[in-house]
Amino acid sequence: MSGAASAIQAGCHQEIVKLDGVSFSYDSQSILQGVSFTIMERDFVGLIGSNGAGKTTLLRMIVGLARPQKGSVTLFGTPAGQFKDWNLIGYVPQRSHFNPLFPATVREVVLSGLYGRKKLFRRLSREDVERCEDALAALKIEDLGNKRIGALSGGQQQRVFLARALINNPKLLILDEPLTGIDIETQHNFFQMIQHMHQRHNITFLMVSHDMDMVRSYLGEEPKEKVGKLSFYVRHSHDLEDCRGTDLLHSLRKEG
Ligand SMILES: Nc1ncnc2c1ncn2[C@@H]1O[C@H](COP(=O)(O)OP(=O)(O)OP(=O)(O)O)[C@@H](O)[C@H]1O
Repeated sequence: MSGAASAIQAGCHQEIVKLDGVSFSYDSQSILQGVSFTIMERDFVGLIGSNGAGKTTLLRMIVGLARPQKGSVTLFGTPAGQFKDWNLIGYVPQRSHFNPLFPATVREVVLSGLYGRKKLFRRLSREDVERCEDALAALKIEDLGNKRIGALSGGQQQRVFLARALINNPKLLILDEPLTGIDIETQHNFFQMIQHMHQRHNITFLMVSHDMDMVRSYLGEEPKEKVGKLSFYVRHSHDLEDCRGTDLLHSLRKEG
């Protein structure tokens, strides 16, 4: 392998998330015990486990909404407690946690993803508005921008939440049961779209799903690791030519 190629390859295989001996309890109820797992750049990780196994809790620890009582979480090489580049991580929580009466338009929901927690109440720049329009176009929902989010179908809402998660051009996308409650055809299209992002746009994925057929069809029959009640299925995208940095929204839009 040439020096340049090996340098690119090394750059493609950074540790994105490292869980080391992570334990978590709610009051006296122990949810996770000693979970260790590493997500490498360009992995697609499917996280499977029965109801109540602690999948959402694990995701919440990775996005900084909960802290482990034991063990450590490292994000892009930085301990989670000191991590500040939250725009590198896009998170789509379970749709069942969304209040359908939430009084916001699609455009407002997508814009609320900008730079996460820091700049929520600042004035929007022209670039912010362009990024929002790019995100809407990439997810093919530009005609829904002024609609109220609660008035959309489940599949359309899921696209809105994905657009919100993509607006900062993240390197890691975390999806909590994105396929639940939407019809089979829309599920299939949504899964195709995220596979495309994984293979063509170098995005690293962590996705919780109960749909074993879809998980196995893309990630293989056997989990790479089992930790307690959690199973981690993994597929890595290898193509070297995919390693160049891309602005996901622009390239998705260009491809149509
Ligand atoms: N805020 C909370 N306070 C107390 N217990 C909680 C809280 N959130 C979750 N739990 C409990 O923690 C356990 C793990 O919940 P979690 O949502 O992480 O599981 P899960 O694997 O994502 O489940 P599901 O597949 O049903 O979404 C469950 O028993 C749940 O009742």
